[in-house]
Amino acid sequence: MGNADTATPAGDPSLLQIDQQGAVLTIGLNRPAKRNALNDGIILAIGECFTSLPEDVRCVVIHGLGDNFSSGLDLSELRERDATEGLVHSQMWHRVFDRIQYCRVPVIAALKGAVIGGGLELACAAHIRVAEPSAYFALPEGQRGIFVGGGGSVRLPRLIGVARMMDMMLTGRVYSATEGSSYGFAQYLVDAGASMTKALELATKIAGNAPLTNFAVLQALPMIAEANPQTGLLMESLMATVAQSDKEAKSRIRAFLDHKTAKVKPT
Ligand SMILES: COc1cc(/C=C/C(=O)SCCNC(=O)CCNC(=O)[C@H](O)C(C)(C)COP(=O)(O)OP(=O)(O)OC[C@H]2O[C@@H](n3cnc4c(N)ncnc43)[C@H](O)[C@@H]2OP(=O)(O)O)ccc1O
Repeated sequence: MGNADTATPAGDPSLLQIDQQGAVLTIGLNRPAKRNALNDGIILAIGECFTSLPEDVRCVVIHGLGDNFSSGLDLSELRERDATEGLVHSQMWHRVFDRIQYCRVPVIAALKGAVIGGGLELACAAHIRVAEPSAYFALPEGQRGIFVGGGGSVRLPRLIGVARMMDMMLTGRVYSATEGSSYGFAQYLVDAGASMTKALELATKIAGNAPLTNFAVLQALPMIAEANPQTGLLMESLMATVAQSDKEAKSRIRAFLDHKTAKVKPT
C-alpha cells in the first residue's frame, strides 16, 4: 500500500517486549501506562521486528502488556503535524502493517481491553485474531477529527463489511468482544485471561504445519479469493502442484499412510 520514499527514523525497541519460545515469536506492545498508544518509536520497532525475523520463527503472536491491546495512534504526536507530514506518516504505518500482512509466517493478534483506532488497524493486519471478553473495538477517529491512517479502510471492511465500519466511524459505536467475533473480526472468542494461552496454542499448531502450505495460505489464498474464478482456479491448481511436489508433503503423507502421525479429530 504505502509508497512514499522517506528517510526512516529508527524504532524504539524498549517499547516492545520480544520473546521467542521454540518457533513462536511473541511481540508485546510495552507502553501499558499509555494504554499501548502507538507512537512512531513503537510502530517503527514493530516494522524492524518483521524485517529481521529469525529464520527459525514459524509463527508470530502480537499482544499488549497490561490490560489493553492498544489505544491506537499516540494522539500527542498529532498536535504539530501538517498535511504533508500526515501523508508521510500514514504511508509509514502502511509499510509497517504491510510487513505484518505479507509476513512469510502467520501472525496472530491476542486481544483484550481497548482495541481502538490504529490498534484495531494493527490487529486487522494480523491473520488470526483471538479476543477475550474484555476486548472492545472502536474507531473514534470521527470524535478526534481525523481519519483512519493504518490501512483500516482497506482491511476492516473486508472482515466486517463497509456498513459496519461506517457505523463505527460515524456513530462512534463500540463493538463488544462477542459482537466482534460474531461479525468476523475475531476468529476466536476465549475465556477471560486466556487470549495469550489460546494464541500460543494456535501458534504452536501453525508452526507444526509445512512452511510451504502456510506460505501458500498467506500469499495465495487472499489473491485467489479476490481473483475472477478462472484465474483463481488456475492459481489454485498451480499452488496445489507446487505444494504436493515438495519433499515435505511426500514425507508427511507417507507418515499418515504408515499410521505414524495424528488423525484429524473433532474438537
Ligand atoms: C490521522 O492519521 C492517522 C491516524 C491513525 C490512527 C488513528 C487513531 O488511532 S484514532 C484513535 C485514537 N485513540 C483514542 O482516541 C483513544 C484515547 N484513549 C482513551 O479513550 C482511553 O485512554 C482508554 C484507551 C479508553 C483507556 O482509558 P483508561 O484506562 O481510563 O486510561 P486513561 O487514564 O485514559 O489513559 C492513561 C494514560 O494514557 C494516555 N493515553 C491513552 N490513550 C492514548 C492515546 N491514544 N494517545 C495518547 N495518549 C493516550 C492518557 O492520556 C493517559 O495519560 P496520562 O499522562 O494522563 O496518564 C494512524 C495513522 C495515521 O497517519
